[in-house]
Amino acid sequence: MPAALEVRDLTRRFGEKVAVDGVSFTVEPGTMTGFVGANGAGKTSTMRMIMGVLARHAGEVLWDDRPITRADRAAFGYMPEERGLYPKQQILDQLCYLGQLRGMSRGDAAREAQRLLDRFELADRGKDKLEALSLGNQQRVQVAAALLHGPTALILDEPFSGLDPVAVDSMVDLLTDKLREGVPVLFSSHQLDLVDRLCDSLVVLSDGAVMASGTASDLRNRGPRRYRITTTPDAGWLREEPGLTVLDVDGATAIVEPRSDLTADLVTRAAARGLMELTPLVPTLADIYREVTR
Ligand SMILES: Nc1ncnc2c1ncn2[C@@H]1O[C@H](COP(=O)(O)OP(=O)(O)OP(=O)(O)O)[C@@H](O)[C@H]1O
Repeated sequence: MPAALEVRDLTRRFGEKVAVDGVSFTVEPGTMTGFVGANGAGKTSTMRMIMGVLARHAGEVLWDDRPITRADRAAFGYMPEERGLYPKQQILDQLCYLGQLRGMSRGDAAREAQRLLDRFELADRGKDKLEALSLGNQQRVQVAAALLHGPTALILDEPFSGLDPVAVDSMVDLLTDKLREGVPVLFSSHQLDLVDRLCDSLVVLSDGAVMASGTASDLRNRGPRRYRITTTPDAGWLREEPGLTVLDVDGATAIVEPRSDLTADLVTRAAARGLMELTPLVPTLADIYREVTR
């Protein structure tokens, strides 16, 4: 049965520095949750605590509504920041070994490893040493290692960094299969455009604390309400209007953010000035990220 992964009040200090400061969020079954934040925000430390490779100083990790166990974690797929595979060993050998470590028979591990290599268009590279591959292809093999044993949850630390767009798409296809099975996926990334395209949910971390979290649609609804207004010949008059902030004017078109709702008065005045367009702008997750970490 699909389960949710939850962290509650997770806290970790390094000396005086509170790297993770009471972090709480849930990764629901079958959802792709993006984990974003500036360098040093605490993403890797949080993921390490989820996986039990870094001790926590407070808080808890729950799987399926109960404290997570070693066996639960062993069934997860984890792609650590430092990556797990050996550069000087053959790819298929390593994948088979890892599969067996996680309880697969050698035959099953070999078959699944080959299937994953096929899907990443690395079918004939299994006998190569990992280091013989380009960095992007090494990354694909690292992801294959996390997927091999049919994981119950995926914790992926920057899985898309360094990948070309085709590699991103093939990885997304594989992850989508897992999502359909109900597997919760948490991945960190600095690529906000990708996060925007892929995520059902988002957790924004800044200085160890959660600044915003929720489903992509909730966050978009909570984001600033902005409109694009076009009035000919010039939209500059909007700068004099009370109750709104003009974010940008480019000739006839302005982007505005009303302090509360857009008033009927304003629309009437715009109509009198040759209103051509009035479009609500849906914030991207990247806009929301910038807003909450400002
Ligand atoms: N082993 C450690 N010893 C001391 N400080 C650490 C250690 N690991 C992390 N930190 C500190 O904890 C903070 C959070 O680091 P972390 O790697 O979790 O952030 P991050 O969000 O993953 O960053 P990045 O995007 O750069 O990978 C940083 O200030 C970092 O320097």
